[in-house]
Amino acid sequence: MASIITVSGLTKSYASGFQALRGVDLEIEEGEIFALLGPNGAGKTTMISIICGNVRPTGGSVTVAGHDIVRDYRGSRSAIGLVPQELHTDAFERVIDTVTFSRGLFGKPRNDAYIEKILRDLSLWDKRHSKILELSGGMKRRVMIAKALSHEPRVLFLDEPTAGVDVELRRDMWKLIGELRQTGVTIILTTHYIEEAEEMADRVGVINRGELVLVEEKTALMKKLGKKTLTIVLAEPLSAVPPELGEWQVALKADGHEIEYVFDTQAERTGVSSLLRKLGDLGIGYKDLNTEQSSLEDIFVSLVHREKAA
Ligand SMILES: Nc1ncnc2c1ncn2[C@@H]1O[C@H](COP(=O)(O)OP(=O)(O)OP(=O)(O)O)[C@@H](O)[C@H]1O
Repeated sequence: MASIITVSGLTKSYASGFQALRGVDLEIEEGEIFALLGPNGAGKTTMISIICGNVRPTGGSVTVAGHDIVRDYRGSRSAIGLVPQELHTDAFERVIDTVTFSRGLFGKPRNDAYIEKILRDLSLWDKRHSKILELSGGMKRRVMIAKALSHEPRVLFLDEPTAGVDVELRRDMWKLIGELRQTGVTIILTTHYIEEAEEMADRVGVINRGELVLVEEKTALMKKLGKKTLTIVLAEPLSAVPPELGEWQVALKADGHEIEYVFDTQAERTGVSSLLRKLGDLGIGYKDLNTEQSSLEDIFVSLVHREKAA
């Protein structure tokens, strides 16, 4: 697939001398959902702000839809819709007016049919004449997305799209973002909720202390770095782990009814078959076996930890 954003050797030092980005290279493919993860202060907002032209880079280059963000700011900016974390819009304005006005800011000719389409897509059409202050928090977020889409951008940035919203609304947003992707728009989101990246992203980038420490397809990442947990449901409960199972470091769970064994899926020998053989030798019967893949969250935590240790 073709790249829509190319980031090369991007660096940023703030006036304080703090180096927020240390040579980031990244290609974003057209049509994908890319999740940028990182602990607080990692440089996510700095990177997005540079790509959107709100912060000047110190070094390196970025192009958006073929436009250099510094030399051709207008060209690159018009390809981008940005949904900031804070909801700032005039509370007394009506939904349809604020969205129509946003389009005008980009110098795009009026297009009522298009505005109607995005308002309908975002389930805002019935609320088009409501004042922003009359809307629920979830609806306000939708208005911010409608504003960001008003000038028909090819890339949509969502900065922490579900920060501080309840679980139901978060699921709604995920569904909505999934639907937006069907329209062909490329989506880049930053998030603290790893579950969000796990649920939606095609690819994941992890940024830590100004460096992009990993970019990978989500499914490949989970396979590659993931651990699996094998749960063995015992025929009879055990009161303690038999010493003969010491080398597998298993844990007893569910009041002694289950043995849990964590293994590395990439290891040459996972230890699963030898463990099962050993159970047979010891006369420990089992009724069921199941395995569970570790979550992206486990992977992320161990990755950032490893970086810290290094
Ligand atoms: N204007 C500024 N002047 C000096 N330092 C800054 C400035 N803006 C950001 N920083 C620093 O740069 C680092 C990266 O900040 P940034 O906001 O990009 O992180 P982030 O990954 O978005 O974090 P968060 O998840 O907390 O939003 C932080 O250490 C921050 O304190």
